Amino acid sequence: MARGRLNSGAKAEAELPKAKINRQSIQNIRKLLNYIKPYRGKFIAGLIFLFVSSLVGLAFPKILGALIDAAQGKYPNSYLPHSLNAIALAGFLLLFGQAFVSFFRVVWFVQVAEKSLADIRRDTYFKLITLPMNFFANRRVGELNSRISADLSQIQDTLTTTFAEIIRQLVIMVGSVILLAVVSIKLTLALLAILPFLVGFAVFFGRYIRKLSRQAQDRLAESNTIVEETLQGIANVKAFVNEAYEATRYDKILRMVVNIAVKGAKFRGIFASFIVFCLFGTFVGVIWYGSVLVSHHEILVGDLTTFIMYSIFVGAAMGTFPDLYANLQKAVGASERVLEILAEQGEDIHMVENNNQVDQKIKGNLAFDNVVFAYPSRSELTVLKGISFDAAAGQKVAIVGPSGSGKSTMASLILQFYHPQSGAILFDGRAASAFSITDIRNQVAIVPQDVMLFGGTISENIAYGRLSASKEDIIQAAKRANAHQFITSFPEGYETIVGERGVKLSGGQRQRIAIARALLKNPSILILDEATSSLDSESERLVQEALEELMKDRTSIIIAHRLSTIREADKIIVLEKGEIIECGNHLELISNEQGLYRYLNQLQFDAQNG
Ligand SMILES: Nc1ncnc2c1ncn2[C@@H]1O[C@H](COP(=O)(O)OP(=O)(O)OP(=O)(O)O)[C@@H](O)[C@H]1O
Repeated sequence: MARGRLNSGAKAEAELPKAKINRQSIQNIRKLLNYIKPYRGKFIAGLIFLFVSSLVGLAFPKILGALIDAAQGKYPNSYLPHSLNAIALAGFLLLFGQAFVSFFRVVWFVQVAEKSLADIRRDTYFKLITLPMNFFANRRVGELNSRISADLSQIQDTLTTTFAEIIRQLVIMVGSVILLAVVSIKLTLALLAILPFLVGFAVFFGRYIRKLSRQAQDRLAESNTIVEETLQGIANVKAFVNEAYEATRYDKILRMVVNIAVKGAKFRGIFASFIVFCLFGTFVGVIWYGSVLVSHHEILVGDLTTFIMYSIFVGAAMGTFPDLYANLQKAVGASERVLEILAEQGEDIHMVENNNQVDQKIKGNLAFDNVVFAYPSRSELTVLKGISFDAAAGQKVAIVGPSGSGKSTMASLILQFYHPQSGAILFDGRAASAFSITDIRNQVAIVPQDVMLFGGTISENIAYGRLSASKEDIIQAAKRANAHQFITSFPEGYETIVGERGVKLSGGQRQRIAIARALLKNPSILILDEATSSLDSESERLVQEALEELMKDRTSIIIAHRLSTIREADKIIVLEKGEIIECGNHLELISNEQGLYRYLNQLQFDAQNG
């Protein structure tokens, strides 16, 4: 178990919250334990070996005691051989046995835990990525990430270490107390009267110190956030000449870290003194009392040695229980959070890799029929207030409107990320609910504003549109998307790594990759979320050309920011505050002198012409 260190400088590990252990939580744990079922043979064998190795461990103090007695020519134990060397040999044999058993128990436990944890991780991840968008709206990526990493690691830790340790310490403690009593009832009672108090106090004190150390770590993590933020936004820091401000902010938090760490150090000092004096003092007392008994010939020296060792075992076992229990509580909390995800209702998605087969074909007719929608996370704000329009197969329909009017929301609804509270979205005249989500998404493609590329090659990124695409298909799509030329200008061509750790592509290049991706997908309905940031005119031309190619022969819904690009659209929908306030083609709309479209057009025209 890694103990938190004060001001360690290491990345602060978030302390997982503990949960109460009650009937409900035990049931929860049992649900997770189902994941062990496939490996139960090894698990049970591991448990038996663990039990055996703990029991064997209990024999050593006895053997040591017997050795010391044998050195003085005394053989009080009839079950042990009456020769010093033979006793030593028995000790070695036991050791060998224990080493053998320990090896298998460790290997088996780790195998079971790793395999079942991988199963849980896999299921949790599958579940996560099939959950509806709304689930993600309410949670931060970091939090979800930590469920897969920290929470599951805690469960893993518990399965591999804590669980085994609890059993081992229990066996050792109960066994030691029994064997102590056999050696000397008096000494045992004396020990049991003092030890629990001392151990309890030490644990309580230890916890307080750990709380301080956690505070220090939290502050340290905060200070790291400052470093991270400022380095990421270094251009902003410099542009606003805020170096001094940031330095002061960092310094302030560092001082706090030091203060807490220093306070913690004092308590650590007291703790160390306490351990030295009281806990070790108890053992000195026990040895003293034991020696008195030896001098009165009440017990043998070997018995005293055995006794001392067992008392150390008992003390150590007592000391580990609170930690083990806390770990168990954390694991319970972690399993609750993981089970929460596993219990969520996922979208009905066909999870078949490489299979984008469409059962129900959509020709491309799209209609919104009086669609009313509010995001579930903000139900008081109606974002779309009765939207109705239709787009015939092959038409270009543009949606324009001020920021926040609901354009992207309409795109999300077409993709079935969310569902309207009332009204319906129709594909080829049939309600979206008549189609499977997979069928709809397989036939709708989106070229988003900000194209996200995955870490991998350009080729793989294009193939994301259709995983089964051949090399030729990919190149063909890239050519049609005006991307082939820039791709082949890289030394590694289509095998160039992009994404976070790869080559950085320009905005226009990324868009053309996204267009190639969409071309490969060959959807009936295309959603274009036009980038707000403008490209330079050459790049703009290449992207525009590629888009024209992409829009050919399919229904296109264009969320337009630059009105110049949608003059040719069959229909332009002007959205304001979630309502359609104008609808028509460019000429019709521009002729409405009081209209928002004409006004927005004028604004952009003025902006362009300075
Ligand atoms: N996931 C979400 N959860 C809650 N509210 C949201 C969510 N996404 C958008 N909204 C809200 O819905 C309204 C419409 O947003 P939407 O993104 O559709 O507007 P937009 O017209 O696309 O704007 P822009 O042109 O700036 O992209 C806004 O008030 C926004 O705050």
